[in-house]
Amino acid sequence: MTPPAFPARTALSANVNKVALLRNTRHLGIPSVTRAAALCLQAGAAGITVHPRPDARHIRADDVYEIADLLQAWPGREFNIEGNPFHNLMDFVRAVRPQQATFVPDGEGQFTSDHGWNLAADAARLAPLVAECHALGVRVSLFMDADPDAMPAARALGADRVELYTEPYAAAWGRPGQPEVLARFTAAARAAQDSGLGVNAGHDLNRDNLADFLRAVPGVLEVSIGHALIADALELGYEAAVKDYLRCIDAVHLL
Ligand SMILES: CC(=O)[C@@H](O)[C@H](O)COP(=O)(O)O
Ligand SMILES: NCC(=O)COP(=O)(O)O
Repeated sequence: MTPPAFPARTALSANVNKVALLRNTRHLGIPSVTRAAALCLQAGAAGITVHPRPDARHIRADDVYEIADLLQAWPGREFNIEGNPFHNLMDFVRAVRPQQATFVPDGEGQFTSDHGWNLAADAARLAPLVAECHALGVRVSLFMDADPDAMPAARALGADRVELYTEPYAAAWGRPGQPEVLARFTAAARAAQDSGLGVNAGHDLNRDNLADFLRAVPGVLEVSIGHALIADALELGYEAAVKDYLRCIDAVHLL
């Protein structure tokens, strides 16, 4: 299995969950989730990520379908739908066939995503769902902790990529333990690539910590960023915020 080519530039996928969270606090339809996605794409985002949780606390089914329609006008940009394939994710995959489905082992009422898959427990149940995504032409990424030893099993069940859960890195950033934590992510990424997996990354990445991560972790194909990016957009606007993140990525790749 030839490992995926290292990217000319890490793709930025803008996660618009938090626009939906604000929209849902009134029955006025504003701020528009689809307009946020369009403005992020216009600013240069390589794609859009949503996580339609079963309780619809933020992204709702209509948002998924509207963003899928929006992306028809943006050839080459990707739709990444995240969720638990044992809950509601597969319904969306079947309905809109996104470029990528990210399998996340969240519970239905979970506060936020806070761990990767336990493949010893779940690989047998995940494999047929990965195969179904492939039959629909959808790439599969597994949300994983930075554990090098887990990467062969991720590949063995058919995943195309892993998304490294980066909150532990974000929590360590700027603190004495940062190098040791980053080393674990570097090892996990290399183990994934050696297994033939592409590497994505996400959760709590921001303008401060992104470049250090990309410098230390080789060949990251995609970062999906939402909470901090939307917080920045509240201050700067979507265009300036997205372009700031693209500058962080380019600062690494254009060295
Ligand atoms: C899987 C992950 O880390 C995030 O993409 C997730 O979408 C965060 O969910 P909330 O936006 O609901 O915190
Ligand atoms: N997969 C990570 C994602 O889409 C957004 O995570 P966050 O930036 O909101 O923490």
